[in-house]
Amino acid sequence: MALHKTLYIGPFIHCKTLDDLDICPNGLIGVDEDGKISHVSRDAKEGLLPAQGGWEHAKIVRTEQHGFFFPGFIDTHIHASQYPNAGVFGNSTLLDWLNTYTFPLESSFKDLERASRIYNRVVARTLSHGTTTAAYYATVHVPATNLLADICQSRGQRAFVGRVCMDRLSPDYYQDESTESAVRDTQACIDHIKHIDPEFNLITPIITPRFAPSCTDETLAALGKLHHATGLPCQTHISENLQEISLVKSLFPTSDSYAHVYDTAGLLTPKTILAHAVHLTPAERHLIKTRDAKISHCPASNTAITSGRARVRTMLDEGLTVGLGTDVSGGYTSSMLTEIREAIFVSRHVAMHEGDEAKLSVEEALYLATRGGAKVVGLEGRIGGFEVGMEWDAQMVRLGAVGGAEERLDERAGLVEVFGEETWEEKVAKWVYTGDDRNTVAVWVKGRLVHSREGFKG
Ligand SMILES: Nc1nc2[nH]cnc2c(=O)[nH]1
Ligand SMILES: [Zn+2]
Repeated sequence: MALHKTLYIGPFIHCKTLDDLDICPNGLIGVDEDGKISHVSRDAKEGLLPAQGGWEHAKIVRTEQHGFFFPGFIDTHIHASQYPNAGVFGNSTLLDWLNTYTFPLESSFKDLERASRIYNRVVARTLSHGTTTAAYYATVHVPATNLLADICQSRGQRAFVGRVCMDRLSPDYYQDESTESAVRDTQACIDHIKHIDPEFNLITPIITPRFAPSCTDETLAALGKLHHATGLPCQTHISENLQEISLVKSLFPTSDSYAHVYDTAGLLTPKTILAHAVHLTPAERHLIKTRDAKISHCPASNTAITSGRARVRTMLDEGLTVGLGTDVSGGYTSSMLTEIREAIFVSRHVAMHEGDEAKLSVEEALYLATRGGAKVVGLEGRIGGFEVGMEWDAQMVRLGAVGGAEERLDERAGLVEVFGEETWEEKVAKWVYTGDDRNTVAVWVKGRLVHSREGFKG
């Protein structure tokens, strides 16, 4: 797609490190036709680009009052196929939730027309929340999984798309027939993505054993082999729920631990994304660190289906790489902004048991949703921040006009109340705690506008 050179003028904010939120109130970012950042200035006037090299014709996009540019969110764990069940989980816990709510829904994706409606909706919705990259689980169905890849590509969302493998302890109506068929069908999805995006510029296949209980030893080993042979990333679940962990112990009696099951299969590598990690032992954390596998923290899900409180501070202190995942529909929300809030609140519950140092700050949670997520999906250096050479995966946030109680509510700006006396740090905190998709005015992936709200002047 032909893009313009574009100058994004206005405040920009991004995370430099876990606790260093860089706020530039008067910024200018130049983005080339290929969607890459070619210029970053901290003073819009002085930094104006020379009127040559094509920049004299550059398109200009300005933030609105109390607005700012922020990196797009990276959802490191989301089940696209479970989107119709977001908010529907009753009082279930993981294993009964899978049987009651999840497997019946996922099995319906043999109907491609239904898959198309749902996948189009979830990609449009996550883009509207500022999610520029998502690591998706689809279902076992090859045509529907390939369709999800097509939809991400045509709507412009950066995505990892995984066909789910599961060949035991699943309902007869919804499982792989054999190890061979699981590998063959996974390969078919890899081939499809190679066909539509040969260099995986936007869409990357991801090898997806559902979790240890639903895969035989043979299937785990075969997928481990495929992971090594192709160099493609892989994703799965780990230590989410205590009953699940007991089940893994009984199914893999010779393994030292849940993490060890994946390690034995060759599935614990720097390109592995492990979702949940709520109940890991110190020895498992050490093994995961040694292998440099990555963690997707899913706090909304862990609360909703009462799995537990993940010790994020401990994992960070021990040097594990952590990002955030909505885990729709164990998680009720497809909004990463809501997930950030949930991460902060779950950390406060951990703190009530283990001490104040467990608390995550606003800055830290934003880091996990951007830079942290980029590391989890192996795209650090390309996305998650605003530096020359990185790709313009970004959102434009608008917090609304200054207004007191006597003035009319600014409905377009949602719930964030700005009175004009706030520091930038306070405005960011207000966005995190009271904002929603109404504040996400426009979203770009690789420089392409992939979502905008009414009133956006771009
Ligand atoms: N949260 C969650 N955990 C799982 N473990 C195995 N499958 C799933 C799933 O679909 N969601
Ligand atoms: Zn999940």
